Amino acid sequence: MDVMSDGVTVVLALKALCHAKSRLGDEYHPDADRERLVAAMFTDTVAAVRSAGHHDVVVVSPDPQVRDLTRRLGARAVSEPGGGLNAALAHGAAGADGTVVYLQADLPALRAESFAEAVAAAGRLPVAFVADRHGTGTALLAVAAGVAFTPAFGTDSAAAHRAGGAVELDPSGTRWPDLGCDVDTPDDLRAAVALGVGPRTDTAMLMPQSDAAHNHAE
Ligand SMILES: Nc1nc2c(ncn2[C@@H]2O[C@H](COP(=O)(O)OP(=O)(O)OP(=O)(O)O)[C@@H](O)[C@H]2O)c(=O)[nH]1
Ligand SMILES: C=C(OP(=O)(O)O)C(=O)O
Repeated sequence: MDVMSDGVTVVLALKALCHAKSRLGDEYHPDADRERLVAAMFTDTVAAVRSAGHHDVVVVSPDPQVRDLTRRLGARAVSEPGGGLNAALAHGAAGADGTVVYLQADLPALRAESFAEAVAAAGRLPVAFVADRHGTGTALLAVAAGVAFTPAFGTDSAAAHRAGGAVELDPSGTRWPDLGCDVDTPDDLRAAVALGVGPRTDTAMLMPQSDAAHNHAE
């Protein structure tokens, strides 16, 4: 495998944009605006990961638009295997021969420094995770080379990862609040904005596509 080798493969999964982040739909509509925001949050997330160092980044998605964007961001795009989120993540990690870092794709406030520090802290452990800001979900899960551990992302994944023996990093959520701020709901988005979102998310929020199209037509 052509790994830009620091021994770490970062794996993200993103649904088809038209289905992603439906819980933002109440405040982000029409659909084009929500899709643009999801793509922007994903772009800021991958950009932070890329800025953190020479990581091998893999994105699994059924959406050709997402896979094109992934390649433009300098990451590897992999088609959807079917079977849901954890199957997609396992597919993305297949063939990795170093540490695998599973990361949420909706971390618009993520800073490269936080990501780098979390990966370094995880590097001393077989399996480690960072919970989301609610303490119930998982923002990042790192599995060291040669360790068998099946990711259990989804409802109450923090408890599942803990029960599987993963060590929780930053349990108070104070060291890397940006890393823990995944966006599912409008409240999460407000929390991310308060921390400071990346430039693409900022632009997507400031200038919804519907407004852009409207202004263009005038
Ligand atoms: N490739 C892939 N990604 C998935 C799948 N299910 C969830 N994801 C991604 O995993 C991450 C976590 O999922 P959720 O936070 O529940 O996101 P979501 O399903 O878009 O949000 P809601 O529609 O509001 O439930 C998001 O980046 C999703 O796009 C899947 O079956 N395949
Ligand atoms: C899939 C997860 O994320 P979310 O809370 O964004 O659904 C998770 O935390 O395991």
